[in-house]
Amino acid sequence: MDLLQQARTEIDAIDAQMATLFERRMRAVADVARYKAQTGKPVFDAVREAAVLDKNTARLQDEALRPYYRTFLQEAMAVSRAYQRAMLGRDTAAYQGVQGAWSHIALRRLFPFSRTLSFATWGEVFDAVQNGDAEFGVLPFENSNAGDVSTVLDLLYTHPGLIVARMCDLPIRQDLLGVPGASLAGVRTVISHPQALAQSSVFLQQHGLATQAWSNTADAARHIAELNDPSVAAIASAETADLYGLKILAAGVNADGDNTTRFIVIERADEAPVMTGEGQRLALLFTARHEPGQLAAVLDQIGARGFNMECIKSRPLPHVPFEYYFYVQLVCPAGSTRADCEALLDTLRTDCSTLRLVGAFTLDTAEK
Ligand SMILES: O=C(O)C(=O)C[C@]1(C(=O)O)C=C[C@@H](O)C=C1
Repeated sequence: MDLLQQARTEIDAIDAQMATLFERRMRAVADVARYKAQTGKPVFDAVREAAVLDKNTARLQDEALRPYYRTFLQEAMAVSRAYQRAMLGRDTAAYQGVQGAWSHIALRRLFPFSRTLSFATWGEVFDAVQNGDAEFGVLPFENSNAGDVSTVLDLLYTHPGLIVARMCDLPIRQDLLGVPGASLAGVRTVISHPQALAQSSVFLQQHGLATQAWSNTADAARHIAELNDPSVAAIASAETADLYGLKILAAGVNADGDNTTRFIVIERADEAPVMTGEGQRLALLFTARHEPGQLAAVLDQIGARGFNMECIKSRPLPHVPFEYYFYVQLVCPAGSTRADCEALLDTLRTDCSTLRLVGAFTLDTAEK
């Protein structure tokens, strides 16, 4: 038996044991879900997860394997949460747009097992989460090229009952899609959302292609599938090609290869976000008095306590002309604990007129 065969035999034996252990773990998880159904406790427990990760990674003798095992455990707990949510009927996730749109793609990667609800506007997604029709809402928050999605930030500000549960970055790759039998050489017209057309302008000019603006990329893909004309193509995601039976005529036609959209997951705030420190981001919304140095005092405190401010956004206060609110996102320093986070918030409360902790979460990537 060569080395590959030998190693695979060993892996097969381990996988067989892990399958048994997986079933055992999930039976215990089902008991937890039943307990949570009776008590109404939330499925996600940040403090317990941090403890599980720390306790178990410390058990590994090979230190180099610890970060990998950490990810492995995180995945195991994500699966456990999805299973519990399905058992409890608390697994509906809402998004704005149509199937195959980027919000839908982000949602499927974040919640591969959930039921989905689509809405025409971002506001309706917020309302669905607020009134309990959906457990989660997945919304675009910022794009690396186009900047903030200010409307979503304002909705966050005006929905104090909701918090950011997760944040994740999704790289955006636009493909040229055609009907079966089409080829790039035969395409004359390309339809898509104006932003996708603009991002792909170099490619479109190189190939001398005419363009037509469409309401969104996924619907452009649906439309060309219906038209079934090999001379008409769409620019949209590869996922949309699968959805409408199209083929990719050219991959990655958007010039800006680093185009990434940051999505937030919102949920109802049954409890305040749970801060655990190191490894987390804190998202704060605040207003400061119109006095010299007031904003600087807030920012000074953040820096002095070792929290790295990775972004600050300022927006007009709804219904108060020429007054502003701020959104800051902080990276908790290495070694920091819940107590450090609480001490920071206590200090900031004295400098801010209003302060709301809108999220304490980890930043994921939604890459496949
Ligand atoms: O211990 C719990 O409360 C669980 O729901 C179990 C579990 C796990 O799989 O270990 C899953 C979700 C929670 O966020 C924490 C831990």
